[in-house]
Amino acid sequence: LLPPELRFAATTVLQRAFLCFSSYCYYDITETDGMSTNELYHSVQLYLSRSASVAATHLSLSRGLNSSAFTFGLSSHDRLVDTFRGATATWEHVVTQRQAQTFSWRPLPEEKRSFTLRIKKKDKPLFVPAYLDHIMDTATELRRRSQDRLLYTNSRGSAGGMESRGFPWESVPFKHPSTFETLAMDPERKQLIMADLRDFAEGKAFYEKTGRAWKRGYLLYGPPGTGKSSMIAAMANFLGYDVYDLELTEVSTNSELRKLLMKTTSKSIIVIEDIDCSINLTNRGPKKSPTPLIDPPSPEDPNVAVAPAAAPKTITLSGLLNFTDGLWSCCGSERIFVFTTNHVEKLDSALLRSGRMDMHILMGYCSFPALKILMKNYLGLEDGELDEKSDLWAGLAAAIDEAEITPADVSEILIKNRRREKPAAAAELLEVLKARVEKRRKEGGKISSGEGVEVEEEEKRALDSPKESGQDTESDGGKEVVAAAAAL
Ligand SMILES: Nc1ncnc2c1ncn2[C@@H]1O[C@H](COP(=O)(O)OP(=O)(O)OP(=O)(O)O)[C@@H](O)[C@H]1O
Ligand SMILES: [Mg+2]
Repeated sequence: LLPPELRFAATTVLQRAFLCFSSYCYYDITETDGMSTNELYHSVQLYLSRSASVAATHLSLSRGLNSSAFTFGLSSHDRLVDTFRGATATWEHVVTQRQAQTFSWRPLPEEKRSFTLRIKKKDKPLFVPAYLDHIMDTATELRRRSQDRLLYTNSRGSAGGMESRGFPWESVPFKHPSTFETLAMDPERKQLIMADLRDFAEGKAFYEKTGRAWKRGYLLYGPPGTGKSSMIAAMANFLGYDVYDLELTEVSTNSELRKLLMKTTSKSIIVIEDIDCSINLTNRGPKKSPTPLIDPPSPEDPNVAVAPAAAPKTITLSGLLNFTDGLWSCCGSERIFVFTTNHVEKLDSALLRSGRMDMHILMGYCSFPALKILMKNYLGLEDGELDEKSDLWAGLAAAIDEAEITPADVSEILIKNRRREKPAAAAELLEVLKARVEKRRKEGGKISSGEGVEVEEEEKRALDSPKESGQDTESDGGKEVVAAAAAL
């Protein structure tokens, strides 16, 4: 019955009175903040989409470009209840039609959208800003996880590219299918590595408390074809990190190395494969005598066109050490360094010390538990499917260790036989293993890898020595490795 202007005033007064006496307070988070986009609105949307899929009845669905995940959203006036540190927050999504625009520099959307957060007044100190920070962090994580991950590499002459394009890494989508489930190695060691990775990823507070840079180094060592590269892919898939595959031979100076490091992002794995082949690992004093990474071409050699202005390649061990555990290594955070090598005894102990390579992981020849995983992957052989009391089973268990065969070679045999009946395929594998054992015995202690590379028994034992202690080694300044090298 009231005229419109009085009605408006009366509503406002009533609303204010209601808010004064109410035990709740309300926050509006609008989609746009003046002319600019409100980042918080989108973060809330993403954050709520996590729980919206279970709690709400009316949902809107979307899928972003380059994304492999669907996102759920709340429809208009739908409500959702969330809890934070024991207190309750109620969210409502409010969509209203915008009044017809007369003139605007920038056309606005037809709908005005916002989220309203309702919390108890007494909970205010608990929620603001901790809850909002929590929402922002969770949304960033969800955004990262829903996007496809990337594999980066530094290309030849990246120094030039670095100056001109500003980014020294080239990327492709990272789609390696290796996971910890498919990786053939002893389950206990696998669990140990997974727990270590999980601890690292969840350890922000721990690293801050202890004053350490939030990074961790792993050294994967062992003969070719034992799953070092597969392990890196499994780590990346497990943590959802991007991978930077650093090709050291393409980097010519320490400062270029530093620039590459600066351009990596958080939540990434920086990989240097075959570290012993990439750099002169004995020279730590670059200032006195920088050792060229690659010998300069001889002017007498008629096959080589010598560029007169060719700069000396001066990436040094010292540069690499600083890269992994110097002041620069902590620009950005939550990064994992992984080094691989076939010859751990060649590595400098400074490179192996804790802080640079915190965990040394031996990727060894195929063990029986690893063989079971491979048979499951390639033949679909489930636990208990083959009679564990049969001669075939006992034969495989007995022959696999003595055969000293890499998982890559076992995979190859299984691939060839995968269309046969499972017991027939396993029997064929046993035949190959027996033949291999026989050959090894005849050759008197020489082992040969799948690629025909002969490795002396002594050297092999040195490579395997940490295994004899029964576990992977948390680095103790690389002592066990140095001891192995000394034994050689
Ligand atoms: N432990 C393993 N688990 C599952 N598959 C494996 C394993 N080891 C090797 N393979 C198979 O063998 C192939 C070669 O493995 P990978 O490239 O990981 O070996 P590597 O140790 O990195 O060898 P290199 O030292 O020559 O680089 C892979 O395609 C993978 O399918
Ligand atoms: Mg490899």
